[in-house]
Amino acid sequence: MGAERDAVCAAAGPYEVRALPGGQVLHRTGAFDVLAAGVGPAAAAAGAATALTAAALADAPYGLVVSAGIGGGFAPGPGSARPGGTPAHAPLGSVVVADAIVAADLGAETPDGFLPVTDLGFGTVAHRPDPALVHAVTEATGGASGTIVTVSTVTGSAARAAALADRHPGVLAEAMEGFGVAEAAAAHGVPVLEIRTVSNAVGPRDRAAWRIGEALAALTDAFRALPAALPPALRRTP
Ligand SMILES: O=C(O)c1cccc(C(=O)CC[C@H]2O[C@@H](n3cnc4c(=O)[nH]cnc43)[C@H](O)[C@@H]2O)c1
Repeated sequence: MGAERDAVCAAAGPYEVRALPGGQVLHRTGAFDVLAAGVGPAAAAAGAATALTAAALADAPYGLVVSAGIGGGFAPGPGSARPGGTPAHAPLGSVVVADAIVAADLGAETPDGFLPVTDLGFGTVAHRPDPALVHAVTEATGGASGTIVTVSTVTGSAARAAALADRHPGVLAEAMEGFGVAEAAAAHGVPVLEIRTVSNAVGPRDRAAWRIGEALAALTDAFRALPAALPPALRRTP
């Protein structure tokens, strides 16, 4: 988490540190603010909601929330075809911009398989960022756009990776915070994006193959490119 915060801050110029209730720290930067909110959807939602509320109460509401960090990339395989037929693939070091931010394990296990809470008649399992914003940021960062699933348990088997790819056609990446951040942003009526740079392949654990340094460097590059991709109303002049 600290490494991801530093990778994003490296693109933002000088910043000062502000403590928020709950021990979170908000780095107020030139181009954007950076919040290191913790691991998992609950910590991410709590941190993002706190920062959004603090800003709104200070009459300085945010115009955009971006959930970002490293993540797992899906490899092409059976069931991973994107709508339109292109195989879904997010190689190590690549950038993924979410066109859908999906809670992949929010639901119920039944004898017939997993059911999302929406099939049970309540809740939300997906947020869809503004397509024009997704397109602009994908182009500017040289990334790919697709579904990013949010999980509470990192996928560690080929079977689970295949099940996720089957259930979410067009999935490109997996991480643990996006849906929590998107829920907080939605509660505040603020647009949301999720940007992940790929540090590992989703599937069986293979620590020797992780490329965390490469993914962190790609995260810095993505945030250097981000401000110019935003419409003027969403850009902050330092
Ligand atoms: O111990 C493992 O096998 C393992 C494999 C991948 C990631 C982890 C983490 O604990 C990372 C948590 C952190 O990083 C993001 N992240 C990075 N890769 C993935 C992934 O493949 N699946 C889900 N999350 C990932 C995540 O957003 C967390 O912030 C451990």
